[in-house]
Formats: sequence, structure tokens, C-alpha cells
Amino acid sequence: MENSLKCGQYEDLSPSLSSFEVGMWRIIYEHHPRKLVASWSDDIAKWKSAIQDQYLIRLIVDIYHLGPALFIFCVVARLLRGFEEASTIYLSNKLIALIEHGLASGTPDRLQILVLVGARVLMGNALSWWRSFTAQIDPILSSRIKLYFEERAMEAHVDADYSSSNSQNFDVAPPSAWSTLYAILEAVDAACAMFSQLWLVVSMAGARDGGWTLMLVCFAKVFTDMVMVDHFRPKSYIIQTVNPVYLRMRALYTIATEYTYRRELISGAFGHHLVDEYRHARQTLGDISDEVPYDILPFQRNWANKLFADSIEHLPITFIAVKAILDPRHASLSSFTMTEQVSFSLRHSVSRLSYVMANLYRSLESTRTIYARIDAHEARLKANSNKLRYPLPDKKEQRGMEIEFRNVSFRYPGSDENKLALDGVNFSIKPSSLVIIVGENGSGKTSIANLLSGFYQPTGGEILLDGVNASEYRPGDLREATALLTQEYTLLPLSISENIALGDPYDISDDYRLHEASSLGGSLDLIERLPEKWETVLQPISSVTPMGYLEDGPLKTEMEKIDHYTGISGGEKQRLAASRAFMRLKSGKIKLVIVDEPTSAMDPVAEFELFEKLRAQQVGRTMICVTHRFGHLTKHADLILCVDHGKIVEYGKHDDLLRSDGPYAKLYKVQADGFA
Ligand SMILES: Nc1ncnc2c1ncn2[C@@H]1O[C@H](COP(=O)(O)OP(=O)(O)OP(=O)(O)O)[C@@H](O)[C@H]1O
Repeated sequence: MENSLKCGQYEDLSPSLSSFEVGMWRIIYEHHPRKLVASWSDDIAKWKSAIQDQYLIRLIVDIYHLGPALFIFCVVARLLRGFEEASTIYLSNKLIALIEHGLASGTPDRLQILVLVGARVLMGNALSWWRSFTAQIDPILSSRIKLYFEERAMEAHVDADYSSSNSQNFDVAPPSAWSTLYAILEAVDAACAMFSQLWLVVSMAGARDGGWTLMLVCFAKVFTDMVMVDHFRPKSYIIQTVNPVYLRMRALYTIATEYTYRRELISGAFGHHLVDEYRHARQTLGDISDEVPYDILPFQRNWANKLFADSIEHLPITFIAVKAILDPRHASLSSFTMTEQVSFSLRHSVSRLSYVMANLYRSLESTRTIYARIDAHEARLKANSNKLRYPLPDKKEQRGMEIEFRNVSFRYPGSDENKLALDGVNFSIKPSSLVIIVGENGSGKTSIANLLSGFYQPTGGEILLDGVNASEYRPGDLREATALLTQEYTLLPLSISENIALGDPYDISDDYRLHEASSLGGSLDLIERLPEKWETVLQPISSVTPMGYLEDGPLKTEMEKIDHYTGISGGEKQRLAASRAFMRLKSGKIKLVIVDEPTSAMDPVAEFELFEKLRAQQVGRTMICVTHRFGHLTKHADLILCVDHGKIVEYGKHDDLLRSDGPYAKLYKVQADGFA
């Protein structure tokens, strides 16, 4: 049997995990305590911390302030909705009892029956209207919440430093704030429903013998579900495909069908080989199903448990039937139907309550995360406001930035403990100098640029800017004093004019400066050629969502027209990047320019022109330039730093370094010989 179960502890798994194989799948899950009390104690601890840390209260208060009337309306709407089911059952039951009595006596109370039918119809209509009315209010509140938290997320994001913003996915905040409130509202609704139905059972029970027993009987299924389902099924598990043939088939299919591999596939002409391999793999795989056989997973209930749980479901009706047999004088059709209805609704309400509570419980974690990030952001702002302003008052008139690396070492976050990108780097740069960093691939050039750009902090040593440790300045001030031009440039989904103008956001509508920057960066011709010129959005945010499968036709054509991507070459992209950098350079605040291989995709003429213009703009600013290409700038450099394996192995001026015939001269000659 292919889908047979093979349980076992894999050696590579952590001791808190178990796994088993079924068919081509390996299911990995976490051990959970099977005791009811243990599981509840976890939940209670989480709730306690939510209340103690007050983040749930903060969320409710924040949401309340976003729209007090809306918030109160939503809560009241849920409260009322909670009574809907019980009142409907109550009215229906009254009606059935009246009809039953009329049938038995032969003289039905026509007026009362009509009144009750009218009340039932009116209530049904009113409830339906109420539901659709409240459904229009939820989106208003949810959108306010989403936009409010989105704004707070943006604030935190724009102020976060590079390495921490990499790790914190703040995008989770906006939807999860609403989903927490939604879970609270649903819990209110479900709790009201449960208590009103409970009240119905008890009041019904009070009127007849054995009522309390009936209530317990109605709850029996709920209890068995709580004990049997929750504690045999892990909360989450992962499914791994362990069949190598199947994995290979997926890889072959992906290569053949996904756009990412299209160029390789066409230029390599190996498409038919892939199909042959796929066919061969399919034959090898045979009839093993690729559907996960959920129903035979061992944490599903076994058949005895299932039989027991299913039988419990019929307990209330069995109870009424037995009562009717034992005491036929007190049995009635209406009590029979009402018991059936109430027990069903009650079970449904309790399981809904436990479901929404589980949702709410899950939302607690994301609510905590939202406020932890908001608090961290506020703490960061506060800490930064106590730092030094850049430039220091006595350095305001200084042209360019003075830089000193003192025994700086650096390891990228998450990389190997022993793998230092920079190891004991020392150098100092006078203000207004032109500095070139050269070295082989992976030697550490970009890492120096990354530290100077403030993307990362050194792991050891210190970086002094104008004689003060860089970490003592406000990061925002340093960013404003630095212009960065690298080969990694991402077009913003905004118009070309904004893409360039954001180089100096304080002077965004100055058309003269925009033209000047574009001309210096070499993008003016490109912009003039585009049909919408400065207003062109090269890569817009997607604005259409296709619903259903769009066949070829006018609808699909229209969709493609709406979000039109304008492709430009890598070199043209770099010209736009350079234009933004010139816009920044001309802002008058820049004291340090960092240039890291920004011309990799440019033609030699464009490259030469860019370096010439950069050099012209460098006057009065410190410029640090990472390059593999010698010639344009190296001859003009005030200082050349030659890096190897994370260390400065040589430094000086071009002519001196050539004379000393060290690593720099070697690198230089390799290029020079190519031209000779
Ligand atoms: N994001 C990163 N995470 C981990 N390690 C990195 C990262 N970026 C670079 N490294 C490693 O740090 C070392 C220095 O890399 P760096 O990018 O500074 O070299 P480089 O001299 O600029 O190279 P290239 O000339 O190829 O651009 C290399 O060993 C590289 O593998």
C-alpha cells in the first residue's frame, strides 16, 4: 500500500518535534501536551500577559479614537446580532406550540397565530435589513484602522535603520489590527448568542421536567469536541515532500513553464529533454498519489472516537424521545423541534465562540508585535533626539566630511562567526578629498561604502566623522549630508520627475533643478523620447485585479493597457539613478558622496561623462568611489585605498602606488595590458 504510514523520529529533528511519513509526504509537527488543563494554562498565560502589558487595551483605545461613534455602533451591532438566533427560535417555537395546540383542540387561535407569523416575518426582515446595514459600517471602520496603522508603520519604517528594517516585516500591522478588533467583535457576538440560547434552554427547561439535564445533554457534544478534537490534533504542522522523483518532476515542470527560466530554456534548447525526463519520472513514480491523505494522518480521530463523537451529537433528541416514551402526556411536537433547534444552535454558537477565541488568541501575538514596534520606534526617536546634530556648529563651514576608520571590523548580520567582511581597517580621509577604493571581488570595498552609508554599524572599532564617533550623531542628519550612487538602483513606482526630484525632497517642484540634474545624469534624452515625458510612470503599482480567468480578448487587452510597464535598459536606469544623485548633490547639504560602481551597465562614453561630471561636482565635498575600472578617476584621486580580504593592503596616490609595484600596480597593469 503506497500511502502506508511510517512513524518515526528523524535524527535531524529537534526533540520537541515528531514526524512520520505517509505516501510521498513527511509530516512534521510539534508535540503538544494532551492534557486539557495544560492547554488552557497556556491560553490563560497569554491572556494574562495581554492584559498586563495593556496592548489590547491600547488597541481598543486607539481604535475608539479613530471613530468613537463607529466603534460603539459596531459593538452594539454585534450585541444585538448575538440575540438574533435565540429570538428567532423563541418565536418559531411559540408559533409551533400554538399550531400544535390548535390542531389538538380543533379550534386554533387564528388571531394569535397570525400575529405571531406577522411578528416572525417582520423580525426576519428587520434582521436582514440590520445585517446589511451593519455590513456597510464595518468596512468604514476597518479602512480607518488599516490606514491609521499603515501610516504608523510607514513612520516606523522610514526611520528604521537598514539592518533592522530588513528583519521587521511591519506590513503585517495594518490588517492584523483590524483582524484583532474583528475577532473581539465576533467574540462579543458569539458570546451573546451562546448566553441567549443558554437562557432559552434553561427557561424552556424550567417549564418542563428534566430541563437542566437537557442543558447538560446539549453541552455534551461541545465538551467532547473540546476534549477530543483540540487535544489530538496539533495546532500546526508542515508537510515536506520526500520523494526525490516527485521533487525532480516539480523542478522540471517549473523550468519548462515559468517565465524566470524562459531565456535559459530557449537559448539552451533543452526543452524537449525536460519533457522526456518528466515523462520518465512520471513512469517511475507510478500511481503514488500527490494528494496529502489528510484522513489517515495519525492525529486525526480514530474511528472509535469518531463514532463516539458522532453519536453524542444525537443525544439531545434521543433524550427528548426517551422522555416522550416514558412520559407521553408531557411530550409535545414543539418541545421536540425546539430541542433539536436549540441544541444545534447552541453547539454551533459554542464552537463559533471557541473558534473566534482561538482567532483572537492568535491576534494577540500580532497586536503585541504592532505595539512593540510602535514603542521601539518612539524609543528610537527619543534616543536620537538626544544625539548630536550633524554638522557640529564649528564644522558648518568645513567643505566636505573628515573621515577616520579606527581598527574597524565588520561581519554581516547572520553570516558565519569567523567570516569578517572587514578586519581591522584603518585609514583617514581629509575633508574634500577624492578617494578611490579598489580591490578584487569580495575584498570588502562595498562593505566600507555600506558602513559609511550607515546601512550597517561596525562590529568592532570606530568610525569618526569630523572627529566624533558616527554613532553619536543623529542618523537622519547624517543621511541628509550623504549622497549615495550605486549600481543597485530600484525605480520607484512614481513619475520620472518624482524619481529624480526625490534626490532633494525639499525642493521637489523646481523644474530648473530637475532639468539640470537630469542633464548631468544623462537621462534628459531618454525622458524627452517617452510619450508622457516627465509624467511617465515606468513601473506603476498594479491597479487592476483580474477577477476570474481572463481569456484573450478586449478585457485582457484593456487590463494590460492600464498597468503598462515601460521597459528601459540597465544603462538608462543607471542614468536615472545618476540624475537623482545629482539632484541630491546640488541640494547644498551634501558633505559626503559615496559612489559604488554606478556605471556597470553604461557605455564607455556615458561612463566617462558621468565620472567627469561627478568630479566637477565633487569640489568642496568628500567623495569616496568604489571601482574596478582604473583610469577615469584613479589618476585624479587624492587617496587610493587598495583592499584585499577585508584589509587595507596598500594606500597612496596613483603614481606612488604604481612605483611601489604592489597589489594596486598589479590590478592596474592587468587592465592596461588588455588595451596594449
Ligand atoms: N549581504 C551580505 N551578507 C553576508 N556576506 C556578505 C554580504 N555582502 C557581502 N558579503 C561578503 O562580504 C565580503 C566583502 O564583500 P564586499 O561586497 O564588500 O566585496 P567587494 O569588494 O565590494 O566585492 P565586489 O567587487 O564583487 O563588489 C565578501 O566575502 C562577501 O561574500
